[in-house]
Amino acid sequence: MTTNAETRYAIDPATAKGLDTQGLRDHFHVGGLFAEGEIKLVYSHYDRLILGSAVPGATALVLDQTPETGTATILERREMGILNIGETGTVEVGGESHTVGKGEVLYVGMGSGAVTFNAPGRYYVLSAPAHRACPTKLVTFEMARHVELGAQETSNERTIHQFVHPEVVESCQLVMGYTQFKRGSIWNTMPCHLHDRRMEAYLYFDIPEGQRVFHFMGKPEETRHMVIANEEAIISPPWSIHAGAGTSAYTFCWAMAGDNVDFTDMDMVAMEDLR
Ligand SMILES: O=C[C@H](O)[C@@H](O)CC(=O)C(=O)O
Ligand SMILES: [Zn+2]
Repeated sequence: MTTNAETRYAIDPATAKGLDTQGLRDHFHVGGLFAEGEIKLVYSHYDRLILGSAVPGATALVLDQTPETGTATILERREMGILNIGETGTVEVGGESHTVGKGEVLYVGMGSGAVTFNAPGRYYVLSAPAHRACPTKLVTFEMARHVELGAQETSNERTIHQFVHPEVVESCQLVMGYTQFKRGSIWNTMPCHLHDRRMEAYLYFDIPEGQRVFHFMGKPEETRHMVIANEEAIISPPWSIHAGAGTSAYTFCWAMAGDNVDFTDMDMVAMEDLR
């Protein structure tokens, strides 16, 4: 079975700063994911991260070959992280069936073969190039690392749940998890940071009906924003800040790929340097 991905090329900050709203969205915003009965993939040239969704309906969905990777199977030289944002479902890979509950992550190692997604899960799929096979492992909420950050006074009180992280599960370059907010807090990743050696992708979900998240990107001295609806994603270039403020609380899945797997390797941006 073959699944085509939409390709997004990597562009530099000098080009990006000249883009209008639609131009920014064409490069960095990903809409139309989570279509029932379909696998939807976007192949980004930033660190060659693939992001997408699989929402099986009456029949299971199989992710096997993607022409964009030029390999016999998508995982031949790649690893994968799968976050279920829907009801508990099973994912079959490498001859084993894994029950993945809402908010749980299945890490799938390089060379695992085809991945079969079963209803009623609603799966967010991430894949990065890998250089060795790490064991496939289900990461439950309890197994993840939970980091408390922010404060009520700055409207950024939140918990960072780290699922694919060196202290939780071994991976080659994928690091991923999601962030949840305390009541009344709406700001993620502010104060903001850069990590030019790693790109990042965000999926915003659990945004209540009629609410939106304003996602901020760009070089610190040249910021832009995009308005994000529920279950839409953002490709964050390595040179860009990545932060957001919601008109309500929300959850977002962050994922990184690049030169290291050190979550804390960030260059903080001083508030007075933002423009
Ligand atoms: O490099 C790390 C990523 O930007 C996110 O993990 C940040 C985040 O989830 C947050 O501050 O809320
Ligand atoms: Zn970051």
